[in-house]
Amino acid sequence: MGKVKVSTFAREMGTSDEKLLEQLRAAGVDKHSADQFVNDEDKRQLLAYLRKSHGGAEEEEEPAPSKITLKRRSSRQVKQSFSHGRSRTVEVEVRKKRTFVKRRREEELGEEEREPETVEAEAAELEMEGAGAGPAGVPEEQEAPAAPEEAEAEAAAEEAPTEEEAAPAEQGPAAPAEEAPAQPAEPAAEQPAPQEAPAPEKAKGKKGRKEAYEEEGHPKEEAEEGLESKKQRKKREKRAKRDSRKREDRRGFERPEPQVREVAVPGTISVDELSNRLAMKSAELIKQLFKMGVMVTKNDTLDSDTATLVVEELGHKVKHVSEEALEEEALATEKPQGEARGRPPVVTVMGHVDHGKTSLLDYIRRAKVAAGEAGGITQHIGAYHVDTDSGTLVFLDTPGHEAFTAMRARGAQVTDLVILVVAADDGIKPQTMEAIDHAKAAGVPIVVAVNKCDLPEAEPEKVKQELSQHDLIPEDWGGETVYVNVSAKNGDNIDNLLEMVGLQSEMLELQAVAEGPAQGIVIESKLDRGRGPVATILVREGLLQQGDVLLAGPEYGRVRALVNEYGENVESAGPSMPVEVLGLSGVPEAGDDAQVVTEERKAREISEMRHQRAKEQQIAANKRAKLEGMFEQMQQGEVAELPILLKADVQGSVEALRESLEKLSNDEVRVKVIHAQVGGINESDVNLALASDAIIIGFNVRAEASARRLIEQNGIDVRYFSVIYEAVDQVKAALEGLLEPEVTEEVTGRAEVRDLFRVPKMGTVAGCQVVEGHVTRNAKVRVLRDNVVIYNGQLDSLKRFKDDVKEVREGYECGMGIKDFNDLKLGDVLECYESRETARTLD
Ligand SMILES: Nc1nc2c(ncn2[C@@H]2O[C@H](COP(=O)(O)OP(=O)(O)OP(=O)(O)O)[C@@H](O)[C@H]2O)c(=O)[nH]1
Repeated sequence: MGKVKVSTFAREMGTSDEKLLEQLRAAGVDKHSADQFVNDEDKRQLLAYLRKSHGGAEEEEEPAPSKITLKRRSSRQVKQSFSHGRSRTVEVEVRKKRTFVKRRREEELGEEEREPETVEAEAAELEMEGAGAGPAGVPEEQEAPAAPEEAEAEAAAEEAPTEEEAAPAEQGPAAPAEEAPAQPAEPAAEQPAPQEAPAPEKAKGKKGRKEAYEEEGHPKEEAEEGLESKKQRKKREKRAKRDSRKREDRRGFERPEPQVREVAVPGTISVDELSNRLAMKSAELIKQLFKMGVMVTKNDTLDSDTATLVVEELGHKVKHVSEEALEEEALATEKPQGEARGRPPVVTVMGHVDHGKTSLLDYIRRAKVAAGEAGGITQHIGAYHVDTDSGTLVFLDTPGHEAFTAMRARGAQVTDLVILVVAADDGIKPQTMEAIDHAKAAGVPIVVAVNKCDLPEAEPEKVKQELSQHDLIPEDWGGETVYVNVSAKNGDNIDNLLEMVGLQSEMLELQAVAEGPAQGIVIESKLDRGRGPVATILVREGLLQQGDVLLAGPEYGRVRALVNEYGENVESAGPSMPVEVLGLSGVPEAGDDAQVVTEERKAREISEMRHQRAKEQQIAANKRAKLEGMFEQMQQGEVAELPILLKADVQGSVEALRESLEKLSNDEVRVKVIHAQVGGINESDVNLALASDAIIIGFNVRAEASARRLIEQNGIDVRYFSVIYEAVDQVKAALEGLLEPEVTEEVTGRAEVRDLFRVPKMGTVAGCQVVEGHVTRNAKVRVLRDNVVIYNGQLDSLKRFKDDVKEVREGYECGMGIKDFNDLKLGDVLECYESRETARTLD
């Protein structure tokens, strides 16, 4: 279709007019002047000639089978927008061109891949021809003279506005398309697009091309349509593909499968932790909670009910677990493994006050010093072991059943055997009975040491008799209980006692695995000024070694040193051995479990979890106490409560005070001792009092310096006493302040309504006669109609004739108005009364 001048065509091909004319002539196109025009047919002829002259171009004899691809042309329109703001709609006809170019050569290849090669190949042919026939220095830009698509593509790629402007419009093809020579890649008849656009377009850019196209007589729109470059098309197609992929992706994202998680919810959980478990942002969770009316922050703790509600609200499932279970799971792998072997028994000495428990323990200890243990027992670590003829025994150094019970209350039973000390001169006493009950409850066998047998008044047989009434039947009486008559004072028969204990424990067949990560129980702990936190651990199983990571209650740490009861550093401690552990992060409590953990990270995590739990439990307990109080108050009808935090010098005082104070409670006021303990008032006491609105009572104790500051800062009510009844009296006074004052009522007079007046601005005024007592201006008044109270209120006005008066006595007439009440009737009785409040006492 393109008709161009020879000179223009020569320029496009990068050759001289003469050379082109020569080639045209050689190809059989009769052209003699550079001003003559060449049409498509001429071009095709030239190309065929050139191919032939370069050999092997037979298959190119025929122009590209463009017709096949043209069919697709008309179908699509694409709106294209440019970065500079313009947009236009173009038809995707170019696609057909591409298809047709490829057809011939690379049928087995994919269309899109083939096309550039095809074009390049064709372009190369022309170039070769140009180079071969023309001057040696053909410029490089000429390499695509007859490859319009490539030229266009490049032009599009270089479509910078400056370039566009720089490209002179007159460089466009001047010749009409119909007479243009054959284009190897273009179907002359059916290709409206400017595929035959000559080489200069490359530099000219789209604008130039467009003008050129219009010059050729195409309507503007068509020109524009045809201007879409191959590269643009490619880009657009790519973009379309990408967009459709995106759309698919987005579709996938927009409609995710609703994922239902099973969320482990322990007793309490922090908002942050719950959001982690829900795999959502904490802000989102807080928002959800907010919607449910729960105002929390990230670090707040939710109870299990709230957590369950929110998890279910979010469409997930709740799995109630205790954190202990999670911990257990984490520690499940930390069990000592191996063959269980015999282990020494752990013995506790119990008995009534002054029956000789301490003396017995001391004697045994002394006996061991005498036996020549290196250095002797230099320190009290809560337990010690002794070697006897019948094996090693481990004694817990805290006599009495309190420690035993306290340990048991914490779920730690370390005692294997109990020595019950009974003074032969005193027999069974209340604490003897308690000791028996505790030992029985724990299922621990008892060996009875009948003590003080050195005393002349000793009656060991009587002790046997008394004890046998409590199921401790002596062996020589056919029972199973071993009795040994001893004297802790002079050591009589102590060896025999130890031997018996040894034999008895043999029968228990106590066993433990002595290798692997140790497990034990904290039996004592303290914060040592020089050594930091120190805990005595009684190893139950495994081997505790220096350098182990030990988790003890909420504390953990790498074991820096192990010290035995002789003050010696030891490398390790096996089953039933007590040993002091240095290196923990804090002081655990007696009765806490101790456990060697292989990974420090795990120990730290569990430690953090336990600390957090302890904190949460404390907070929850405080809150619960308050809530319960409120609930009870509601139930019991306005019960006032006085929370008290009690600290005293000795346990006896604690108990006595607690009891006396709690006894002050009655139906209306209640003393609630929220915490009672032996010791000075410390910061945590003050914090607890603060949280619970409690007053602090210090009995023979004072507040620590840091606690004093906190007390001052928060204005907490702290009272110090040294006499119990004074404390009780003061609390009683405080409670009396809390008692609702007693309200007594006195009827001062009655008046009968004899007449009624309507007074503007005042409402109804009753003309009355005082029939009983007197009425006063400020009196409270009840309206009685047929002896039924129909209104209870206040007098508004009291007049005699037209004057306001303060009081009207019996027999006199008066005018009475009642505040906010006008519905008076003749015959109503107005009962005036006064009410008095009297402070009440607890007596
Ligand atoms: N004669 C004699 N006196 C003894 C014997 N054992 C202990 N005592 C005395 O009994 C008194 C109380 O002995 P402790 O060992 O303190 O008794 P305890 O059971 O530990 O007492 P608490 O620690 O108060 O529970 C002391 O004065 C001892 O000297 C003994 O075998 N013979």
